[in-house]
Amino acid sequence: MLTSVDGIKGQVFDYIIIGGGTTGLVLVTRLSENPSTLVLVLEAGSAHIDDANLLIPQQCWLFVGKPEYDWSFKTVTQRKHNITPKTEYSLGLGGKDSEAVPQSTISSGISQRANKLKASFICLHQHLLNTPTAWGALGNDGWTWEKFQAYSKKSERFVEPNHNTDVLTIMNLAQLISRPIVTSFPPLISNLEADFRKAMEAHNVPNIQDAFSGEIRGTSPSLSNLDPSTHHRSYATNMYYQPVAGRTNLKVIVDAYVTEIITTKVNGLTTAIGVKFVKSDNTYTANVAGEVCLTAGTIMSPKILELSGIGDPAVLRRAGIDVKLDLPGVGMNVLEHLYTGVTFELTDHFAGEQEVNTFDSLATNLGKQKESTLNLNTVDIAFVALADISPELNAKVTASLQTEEKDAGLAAQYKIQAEHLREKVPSLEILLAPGPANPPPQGWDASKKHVSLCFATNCPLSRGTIHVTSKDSLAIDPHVYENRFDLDTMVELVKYCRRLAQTPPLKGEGEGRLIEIHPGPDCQDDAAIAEWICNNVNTTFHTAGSCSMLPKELNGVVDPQLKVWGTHNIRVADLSIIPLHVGSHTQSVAYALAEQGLLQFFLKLLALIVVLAADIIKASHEK
Ligand SMILES: Cc1cc2nc3c(=O)[nH]c(=O)nc-3n(C[C@H](O)[C@H](O)[C@H](O)COP(=O)(O)OP(=O)(O)OC[C@H]3O[C@@H](n4cnc5c(N)ncnc54)[C@H](O)[C@@H]3O)c2cc1C
Repeated sequence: MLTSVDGIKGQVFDYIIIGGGTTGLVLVTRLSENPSTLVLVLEAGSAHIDDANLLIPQQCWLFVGKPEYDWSFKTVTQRKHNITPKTEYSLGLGGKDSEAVPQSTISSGISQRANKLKASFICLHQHLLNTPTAWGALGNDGWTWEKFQAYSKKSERFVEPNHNTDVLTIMNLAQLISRPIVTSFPPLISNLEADFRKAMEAHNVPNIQDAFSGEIRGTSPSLSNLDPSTHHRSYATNMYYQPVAGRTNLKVIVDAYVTEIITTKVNGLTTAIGVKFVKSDNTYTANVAGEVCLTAGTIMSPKILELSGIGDPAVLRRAGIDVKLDLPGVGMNVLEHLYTGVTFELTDHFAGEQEVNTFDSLATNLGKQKESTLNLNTVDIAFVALADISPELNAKVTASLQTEEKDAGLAAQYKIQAEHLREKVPSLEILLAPGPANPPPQGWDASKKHVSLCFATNCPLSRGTIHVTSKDSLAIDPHVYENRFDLDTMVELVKYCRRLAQTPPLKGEGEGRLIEIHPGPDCQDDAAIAEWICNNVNTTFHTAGSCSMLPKELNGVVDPQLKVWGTHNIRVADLSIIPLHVGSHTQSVAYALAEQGLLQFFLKLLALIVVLAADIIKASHEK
């Protein structure tokens, strides 16, 4: 239940969860199932329960950048690696200073600042079987595809739509039953889905029969976390938290900004005894006897660890923070899916008998749309391998990954990435978006219709960093295109999408129905395409990796039980623990992750509380 600071006075919690977003709310819902377990959630944003701005997809764009919903993080200005050395460029959105909110603080939870943005993108995705298995191979015992798939089924429930069933393939979805998050297909689709699928087939990219088998190379309709009966978004707040909000052992304080985990040493291990947070300009402490778990997202979880003195000593000292635990992996290995797209004006507004639906009308009329228009969403998505779009580049990249890498952690990851490239494991994503990928260069003419072939690089070679630079400031540096092959891959994707647009039946009749407006016909050689990409690439908000689950000697932050190395009772259970990026979107990964993380809690809790309580008492007597 929502409570005030007074409501937790004198209490000592079994669990304190920092961040009530996607993973946080799953965790607390499950942890508080036992009425004798006292759980506290501290969430920086406001509650926004039943807020239509969050529930209605696309409407949320009205609230981007508003502090009550959005953290509005900025990256540091990115260097134009390997293009024009030493120049700097902005990341995305047409040349603003430093762009790209890399992410996930915009989330789901009771949370606030983040939520609404995610309300706009409601794609849930099938998972790629190689990824959890690769996490296991990096030294994380117990992480396998089979286990991960089982946990993912614990979170999602498919509701068959009563529309568009001629276009949509209802695959093996019956397996998704009676779980919290409702998944379905959006009520409004572009009606170009079948043409896109056939064009991909013409390029030897198959249609997928069962996208939930883990084999995702090919095109298939992706689910949305959308309830077809209400047209509302189905997410952690309304599907996990709200049904259990009345539990008296579950306390939630919103507008509570966590600044530090308070620790002491017990038997040489860093041990959390409380959490410091700020609410209405006052600072408070919540006490814990069991565990503190960070689910503050990929950007804020490393920040909170560093503010608590856990991280690379050099980073901490520079920021004026006392070192409590030397853990250099904190804030390293930051992974991101980057996207952009080739935008076309659609000259024929019909696909057969059906009108093509696009987002164009939303550009000038947002907020006055019918609910169905606000539910328009991309459906068909193709996941392909680099070898599918450029065998030559695939060979070059694979060879480069076999050369010696100084950093042992990265070397281990590159070894797996090279295997995936050789085995044609999908690392790229292509979709037909019913609208411009970026604002149209000549301004928006809403009487016209646009579609884009958007693409994303899902398994980047570059690695970013997120570190505090003082007690109040954070440097988010995704190191975009630091590895030149990430940019070369995007150049090949532009060329591939152009070929796709000329492929029947997507091309249309005669001269074709797709006139390229962005980057446009003048942008032809590789250097020009690369330049254009650098100015138009965007975050997908799928940032991960900043507290990677890896062995400590490989620069890891958490062990396979999600416990921070060198600590007694501090865990991280959000997307930041992903050590090698997933080939699909991240939201359903976050749900499965939280469900799986939970198992680790239950296994350890009893033993932990007993040991911890004894050790804390002992330590206090020794002082
Ligand atoms: C705009 C946008 C669109 C997206 N679209 C999609 C999509 O279509 N499909 C998809 O699969 N994924 C999508 N994602 C990604 C997906 O939402 C994230 O991967 C997922 O929510 C990550 O979950 P998390 O629990 O790690 O973090 P979050 O859900 O971000 O939760 C972190 C929570 O911690 C809180 N917090 C942070 N710092 C503090 C602090 N100091 N004190 C207290 N609380 C704190 C935040 O306010 C937030 O509520 C999108 C993300 C964004 C931002």
